[in-house]
Amino acid sequence: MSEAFVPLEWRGLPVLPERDPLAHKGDFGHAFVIGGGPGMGGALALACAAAYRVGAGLVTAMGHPSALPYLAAHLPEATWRDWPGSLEELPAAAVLAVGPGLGQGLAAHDLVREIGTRSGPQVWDADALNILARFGPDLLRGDAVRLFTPHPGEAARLLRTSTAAVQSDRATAIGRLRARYGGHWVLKGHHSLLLGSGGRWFCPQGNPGMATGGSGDVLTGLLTGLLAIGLEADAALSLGVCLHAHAGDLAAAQIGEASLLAGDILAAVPAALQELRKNHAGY
Ligand SMILES: NC(=O)C1=CN([C@@H]2O[C@H](COP(=O)(O)OP(=O)(O)OC[C@H]3O[C@@H](n4cnc5c(N)ncnc54)[C@H](OP(=O)(O)O)[C@@H]3O)[C@@H](O)[C@H]2O)[C@@H](O)CC1
Ligand SMILES: Nc1ncnc2c1ncn2[C@@H]1O[C@H](COP(=O)(O)OP(=O)(O)O)[C@@H](O)[C@H]1O
Repeated sequence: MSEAFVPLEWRGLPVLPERDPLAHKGDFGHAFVIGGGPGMGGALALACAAAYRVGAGLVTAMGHPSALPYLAAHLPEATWRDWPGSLEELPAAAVLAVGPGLGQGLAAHDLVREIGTRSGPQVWDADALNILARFGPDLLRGDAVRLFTPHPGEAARLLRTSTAAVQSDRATAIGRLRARYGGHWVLKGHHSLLLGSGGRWFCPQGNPGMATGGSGDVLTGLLTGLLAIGLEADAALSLGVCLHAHAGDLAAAQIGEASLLAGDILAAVPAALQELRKNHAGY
């Protein structure tokens, strides 16, 4: 790609909108996170909690029944729906995330195909990307805002190439992903690359301690929550990726990279948000 990717300035990012004193939870959106197949309820719980942590008014987890204990134990604030089931009852404009721990069974395929026809904002991650890779861009039918969050292995599947080829020229890979599937992209990893409708950026923050199970599920939830509170796609993408990386840096500074868990990144999100707000206020 000829055009350069520019560093995202943490201190220049938008802050979350101020809350009106008369606000109620309906003012902050309703996010639906679809995932949590057998053995992977934790991914769903992490993503739902992250959506709440950036201010979504209500978060509903939709997962395999075996995921329910994870939600009950870790996030009683989330409402719950079992899958399989149709998404027809959801409002057309509902903000959806699909993929964290979804698995790739038949029920997952049906859900992903249905989401491909919907028009509300969507975040695509993990197994939803693997299923998309299998079916190709024809699966994406509805005219929706879509944020895609592949790691290099998922990007390779989407492009039908190898992880090494993606990593050898990440800028070209993310350009090819958008050319093939449309939408807004983050190619995760060291210095994640972002390709939005209004720019090309890389995130200079983050650390290898974040290479730990569930870390990407936290990112998916942050992006979903930011869409739910009404941020437009580029703002949600840039703020979400930098917030995640900065929270990872705060957590690593406290407990070290080797010990870092995805839940530590999640726990550091409020401090990262407070820091961002103080920077804007000029403290
Ligand atoms: N607690 C839970 O419930 C959790 C549930 N989870 C759920 O598990 C499901 C499977 O997801 P997954 O990402 O673990 O498997 P998968 O897509 O095969 O990718 C692995 C391969 O991709 C590559 N690769 C990845 N990153 C790379 C990088 N930075 N840089 C370079 N390469 C990289 C690498 O390929 P290789 O280098 O070996 O060719 C690697 O072997 C999914 O639904 C997810 O949500 C997890 O979120 C964990 C917590
Ligand atoms: N070496 C690294 N430096 C900075 N960030 C990293 C590094 N490795 C992983 N990350 C970040 O951690 C997250 C890992 O996501 P992912 O691979 O999807 O994990 P999981 O599937 O376990 O949730 C991504 O946001 C990625 O950018």
